[in-house]
Amino acid sequence: MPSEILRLRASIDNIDAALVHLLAERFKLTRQVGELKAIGNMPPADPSRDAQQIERLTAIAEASGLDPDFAVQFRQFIVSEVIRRHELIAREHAGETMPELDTYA
Ligand SMILES: C=C(O[C@@H]1C=C(C(=O)O)C=C[C@H]1O)C(=O)O
Repeated sequence: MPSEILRLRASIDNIDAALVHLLAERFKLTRQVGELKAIGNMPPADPSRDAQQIERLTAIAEASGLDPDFAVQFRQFIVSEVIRRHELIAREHAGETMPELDTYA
């Protein structure tokens, strides 16, 4: 393998590691948001927040030379998983707070 490709791959590996670390931190934060939403009986998805983020990320992608459609799809991939997890948290929370059912309920 040419040394130039190996050199480039070393930086690509560093960036991939950073992306995984960033995603791990992001999911820690969104889990906390999910717990707060469950406690406050708020729905997992927030369409107005979604619209703000899409507008903001589109502008950032355009300014930085990334395909904005890709940026929006990438965000949607992540947020879909966040919402799936929020739904699980909400179900867990609802189960915890439900009254005990008797044998005949
Ligand atoms: C995390 C939240 O919940 C959902 C997930 C979002 C995200 O991962 O960025 C944004 C909005 C919501 O659809 C939130 O409302 O902040």
